[in-house]
Amino acid sequence: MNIFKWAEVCPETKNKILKRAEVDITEQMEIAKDVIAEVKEIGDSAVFKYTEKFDKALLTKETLKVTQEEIEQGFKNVEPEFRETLEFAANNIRKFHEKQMPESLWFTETVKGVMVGEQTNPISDVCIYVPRGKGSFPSVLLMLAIPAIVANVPKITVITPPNPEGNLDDAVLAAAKIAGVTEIYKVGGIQGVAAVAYGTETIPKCSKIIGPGNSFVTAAKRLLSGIIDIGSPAGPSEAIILSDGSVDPKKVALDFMIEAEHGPDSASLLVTHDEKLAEDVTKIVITQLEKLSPKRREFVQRSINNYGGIILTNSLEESIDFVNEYAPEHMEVMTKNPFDILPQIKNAGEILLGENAPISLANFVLGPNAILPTGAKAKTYSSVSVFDFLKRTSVGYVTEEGFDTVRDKVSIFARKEGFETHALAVEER
Ligand SMILES: NC(=O)c1ccc[n+]([C@@H]2O[C@H](COP(=O)([O-])OP(=O)(O)OC[C@H]3O[C@@H](n4cnc5c(N)ncnc54)[C@H](O)[C@@H]3O)[C@@H](O)[C@H]2O)c1
Ligand SMILES: N[C@H](CO)Cc1c[nH]c[nH+]1
Ligand SMILES: [Zn+2]
Repeated sequence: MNIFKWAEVCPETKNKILKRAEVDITEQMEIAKDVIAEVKEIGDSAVFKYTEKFDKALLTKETLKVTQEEIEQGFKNVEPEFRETLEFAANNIRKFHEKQMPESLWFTETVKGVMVGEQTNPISDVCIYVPRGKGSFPSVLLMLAIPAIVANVPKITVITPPNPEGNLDDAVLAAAKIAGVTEIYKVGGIQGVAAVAYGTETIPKCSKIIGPGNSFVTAAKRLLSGIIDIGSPAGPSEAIILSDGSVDPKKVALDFMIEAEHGPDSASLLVTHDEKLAEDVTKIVITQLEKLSPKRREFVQRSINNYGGIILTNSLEESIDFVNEYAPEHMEVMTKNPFDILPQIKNAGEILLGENAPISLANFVLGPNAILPTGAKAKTYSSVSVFDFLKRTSVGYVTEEGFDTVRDKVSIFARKEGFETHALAVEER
């Protein structure tokens, strides 16, 4: 276990921990450039070529789009218990996002006779990216499709990678049926992002793509950001558990390991000033690793070695400072009085309070969105929400009386800025 006494850590190590896996994707950008150029040029043929190369799946124009029968079959193939769990999660996610919806129109009177406000409309068409590879992500489909539906997006397209047999994940198809999305294409990675950015013979061009992905997906999004809105910066999952040593170390250790199992590029940190807790958690993690499959054990170990570990500070205040500097995607506050800590956390995608809210709850069923900004982007970005699927337009209405009140002010302003026709429009009216 990496244990870093934060006050004594060298600048290079500090930088590596704070930057995590998103530090350098130059290699992926190089690969992405060529794939994108080919998808732009030859459309579906390039999609098939690169899906064969990267996903080992052979697709054709007939099989690229998921049929209604495939969705129904996927739904039937999952156990009834899982269908019920999807329904349970979907209901909570829907409730949370319905509460989040703003008014479609509001007005306020700034000066007598001057009415200003905003009208909110859904984005006309959005592509949802559901990753597949290091995990199966029906939860991601729910987390993206439900707010899009609540926001009334008229056209929702889903892309997600196929397996080598050319099939989608039954669990994702079942989630699609429960969420109510039907337009799904079997493509992911760079070729998927490029396909919806430019449109191909089969795949529609979309205005926006939203959803988490690996470094290839991130590279493609960055390169295509001038062509398509690339949405929230959701990269490799990451988490901080903040503890003062007042909570059972077993619970701390269990939760510390959660997000590390996403992959070697994920980051999981325990931040504490309690040395005894650091020692206890280290021992428990070693025992817990034995319970994992070889794949997940390797991911947890590599993730902790690469970008994770325990940050040992000198005080709770210093721990909080670290959290705000790191700006984690997920975080748990496992302290004696978590509600006292809440207002002090300024930068985090999600804050879970107390010892009964492990990150897994929020990943799947709690209701808030689990697609969150990674790589310190929580300093300026928020979690995915209905606002990712909406846009606001300012509206103004002025009565004659209102116009008389503002006329001179506008004239003065326009003349000061040197805009003559702006001034004449109010002076000669
Ligand atoms: N931030 C969030 O909210 C959130 C939520 C869920 C998952 N995640 C993250 O999303 C990521 C999902 O990654 P994933 O790999 O499982 O699925 P993915 O769909 O992002 O990537 C799989 C695709 O990558 C492409 N690919 C793989 N190797 C390639 C190569 N060598 N060259 C070119 N393309 C290649 C393939 O086309 C493949 O279909 C993880 O890092 C996970 O931590 C983040
Ligand atoms: N932790 C992910 C977001 O970073 C969400 C997720 C889905 N499945 C498992 N985890
Ligand atoms: Zn997770």
